[in-house]
Amino acid sequence: MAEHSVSESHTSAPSIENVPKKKPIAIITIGMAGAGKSTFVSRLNSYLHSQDPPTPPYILNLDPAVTHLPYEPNIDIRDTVSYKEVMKQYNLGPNGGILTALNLFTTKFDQVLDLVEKRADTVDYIVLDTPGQIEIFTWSASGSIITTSLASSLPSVIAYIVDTPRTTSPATFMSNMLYACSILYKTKLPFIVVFNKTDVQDAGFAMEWMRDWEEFQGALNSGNGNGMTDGEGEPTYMSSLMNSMSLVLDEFYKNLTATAVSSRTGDGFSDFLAAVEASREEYEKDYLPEILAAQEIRAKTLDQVKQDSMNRAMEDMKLDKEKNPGRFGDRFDGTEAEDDEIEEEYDEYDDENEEIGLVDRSEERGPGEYIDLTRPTATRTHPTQARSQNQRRTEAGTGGGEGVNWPRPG
Ligand SMILES: Nc1nc2c(ncn2[C@@H]2O[C@H](COP(=O)(O)OP(=O)(O)OP(=O)(O)O)[C@@H](O)[C@H]2O)c(=O)[nH]1
Repeated sequence: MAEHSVSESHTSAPSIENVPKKKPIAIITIGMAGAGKSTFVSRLNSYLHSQDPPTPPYILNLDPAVTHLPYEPNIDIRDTVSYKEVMKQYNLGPNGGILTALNLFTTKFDQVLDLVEKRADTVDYIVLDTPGQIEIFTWSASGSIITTSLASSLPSVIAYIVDTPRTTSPATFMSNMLYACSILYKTKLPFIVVFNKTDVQDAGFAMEWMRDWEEFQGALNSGNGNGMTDGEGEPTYMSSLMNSMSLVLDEFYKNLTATAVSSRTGDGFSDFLAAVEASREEYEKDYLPEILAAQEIRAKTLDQVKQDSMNRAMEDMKLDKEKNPGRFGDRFDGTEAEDDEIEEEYDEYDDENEEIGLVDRSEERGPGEYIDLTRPTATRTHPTQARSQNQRRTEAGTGGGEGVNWPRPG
């Protein structure tokens, strides 16, 4: 199932059991609303299951507002945060609700990582589906917390999903690429642009525009780039701006890989996985050292902040005792032992408030299932799946009850 790293020793060939397994790679799918992220994740899931031997991924759904998922996630943000409740409580609209729900979830992302790390020995791919609110990854704190914490513990790559049929105009193409560019510079992770929906529109034009700056300029200045010339045939302000920006983007294209897929037919997924594998090397060589250095600096700052707040909390408790001695009885007397006791109490409080009831659905449901969108009418085959999460959702009318036929990662 998993690929194994090659031993450097020439004297004693290690047995297969002793060869350490490669860490799984985290694939973070990001893209505009409707680009096809969930369908892509679903197809990737089917594709990996259909490999010989199968390599079922571990899937996280981070979209709190999705009503129907064409796959069964192992961890689902909707089990933990209700974005509608968040909207009510914080008096927000749908976008603010989604963003805040994700922010709340992110505060406990270390627990999510613990669950993910538990599976690190049995899976090769961790796949994240994210909301279409792309600004989460360009300016919101939760986006960078998610990407940074994942990338600190696992090789990680961004799969930026593009709706190819909607990107044939040079202006739309460029706006999509500018988003991609800002995500790349914000996350600083290996980046794969995935031109999706190639069953509807071939991605050759986009690949060409990325490869050849003059081709793109040509398209911009032709009829394709509407509004590029004024009534007298002179280039407009828009035209000059886009020309300059396309030069900037030309630099950006050098830092990324592009692949073309159809999440509907499954075309191009082997190329996509080859690009993911190449990103693993890129991550280890270029990204990991930077992440570790940044992590060290952050850890020092964090320790300082923790120590400060601990000192403040201990001071407060002491002050409380002075003001209100009856509350603590004779327990605290200003000694070092007392400080330890207060610290322990503080930790206990912290632990109690850490619990958020995260569910690993694959544990809850034993050998679970996923939905293969290629066979929407297929029937459930696992004999123990009498009343799975998926089935309950179907009964509740919330979707997710289509053809189910693959085991989840054990
Ligand atoms: N023809 C075709 N349609 C696709 C493909 N991938 C996705 N779609 C369709 O595009 C629409 C949006 O797909 P989703 O997977 O829901 O897109 P998303 O990016 O997750 O959307 P949000 O959750 O709103 O961000 C659906 O109608 C899909 O069936 C594809 O490769 N080919």
